[in-house]
Amino acid sequence: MLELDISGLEMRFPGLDAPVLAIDRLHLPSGGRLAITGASGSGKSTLVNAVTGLETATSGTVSWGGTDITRLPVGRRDAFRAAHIGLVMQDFHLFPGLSAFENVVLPVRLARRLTPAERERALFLLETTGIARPDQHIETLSRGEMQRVAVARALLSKPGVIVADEPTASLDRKTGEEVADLLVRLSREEKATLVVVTHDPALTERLDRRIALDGGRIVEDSGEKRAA
Ligand SMILES: Nc1ncnc2c1ncn2[C@@H]1O[C@H](COP(=O)(O)OP(=O)(O)OP(=O)(O)O)[C@@H](O)[C@H]1O
Repeated sequence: MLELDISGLEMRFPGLDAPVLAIDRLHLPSGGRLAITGASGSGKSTLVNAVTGLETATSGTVSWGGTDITRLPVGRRDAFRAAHIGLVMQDFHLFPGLSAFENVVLPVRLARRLTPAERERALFLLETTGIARPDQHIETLSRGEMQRVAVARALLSKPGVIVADEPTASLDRKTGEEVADLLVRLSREEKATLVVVTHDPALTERLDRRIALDGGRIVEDSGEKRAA
């Protein structure tokens, strides 16, 4: 589990006078579960890109467990993300032509040989996420099952943080609720801090805290509530 500390964060883009994101301070304790909400264009994806290090902050600090990722050169930031942050995206980012198991282990396989322990963990995670047939081709799975595979993949390297960007947006209500339950259950069981961008009230209400962005600033903050 890693705690998040953001301080004086600004993200600016060329040609725009105002910063797209301006966050004076945000602290999320390790194991916290945060929902980021806000209208389209309010800066949610930009915040996700900043906390995952996918984009470089213009100024300020984004610290995970004491490591300020804005200070890391791009290669080390990418390595930090691979080791510590599990990403789940709205449209899954799975690879057709591969099985569920092959999709879960693909990020590791692209870097190096899979260890026997990782193979075991991939199978365990697929079982935990309710995928009965690890060898089933990904394109034949339902959308809910695909998102479960993406959750299993995000957890393979035992990340201290799970960051999910609209993970239920392309799912029907029932399937979305199942994926929401899965994310909350697994973040607890795997002892990961959870950060989720979502418009989905069913997902927001399962998390400990909600912030709302407007014009790149935090305009609402529910504060911490005790984890259920
Ligand atoms: N690379 C960029 N260059 C210029 N402007 C950008 C860039 N990326 C984002 N923006 C602008 O920053 C603002 C915030 O965008 P962002 O994608 O973070 O919003 P969002 O809240 O995630 O929206 P949505 O819910 O529609 O995905 C928008 O006005 C967008 O046009």
